[in-house]
Amino acid sequence: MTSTNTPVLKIEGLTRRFGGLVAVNEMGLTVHAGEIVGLLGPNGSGKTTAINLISGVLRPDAGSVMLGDTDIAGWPTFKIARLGVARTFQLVRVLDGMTCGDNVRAGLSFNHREGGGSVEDLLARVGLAGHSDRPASELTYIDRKRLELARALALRPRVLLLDEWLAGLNPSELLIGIALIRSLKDEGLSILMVEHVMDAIRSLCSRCVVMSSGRRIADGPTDAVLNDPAVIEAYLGAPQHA
Ligand SMILES: Nc1ncnc2c1ncn2[C@@H]1O[C@H](COP(=O)(O)OP(=O)(O)OP(=O)(O)O)[C@@H](O)[C@H]1O
Repeated sequence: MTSTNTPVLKIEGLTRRFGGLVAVNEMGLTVHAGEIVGLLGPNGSGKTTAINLISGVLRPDAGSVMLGDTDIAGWPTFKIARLGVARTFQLVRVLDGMTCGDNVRAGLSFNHREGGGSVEDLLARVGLAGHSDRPASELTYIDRKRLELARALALRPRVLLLDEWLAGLNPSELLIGIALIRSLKDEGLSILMVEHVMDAIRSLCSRCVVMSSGRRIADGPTDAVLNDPAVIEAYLGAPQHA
């Protein structure tokens, strides 16, 4: 499916301070229906804080977060999830004491929208078909990531927020992970992904937004953004992930 010009998510003037530090500073970005937007920037530039503000984990000090026609800025997490904003976490979060199926059921319990799909369908969609009764604690790292993704998909998201979902995967797993994310886009999902893996960004993201010190310093087609001197300088001037 191709992207349209309909904004699914539109952020304007988003600001969050921690004491004297402005972690997110009048940030703006738009995700259109059916596109993958990359949210890039050096370590500490405010990407995860931005995701936390969109998903309700943190309350903004200022700004709007429009999901369709609704400003969800400052809403509690569960309400935002019910409206169809799903996310994964930088440090993968699954419920280890439960089976894979129950992890997905936990996601489905938040789905107040029509047609989230069955537990088996959701597990199959991420490559975990037949694992419903398996304890989550037995899963490998990539399978834990898949399970977290299945739980997010159970919300039948209008927008999916991925916070470094590909981090920590080995080269062959990375190819699988990229193909999985591409399959979600092909289903028409709208995705905002924080990512440092450049191959993934190049192959998945039609557009990228770059943050530096809380501010947006670039926003445009991926190739143009990655060749922008201000972006190159922001990356070279700061320590990077391995
Ligand atoms: N709860 C908090 N309290 C105080 N400062 C915070 C808090 N969360 C984030 N920060 C600070 O806000 C800034 C932005 O952090 P954030 O985690 O959003 O960056 P990031 O771009 O996601 O970095 P990384 O790529 O390393 O994950 C950093 O200086 C960080 O130390």
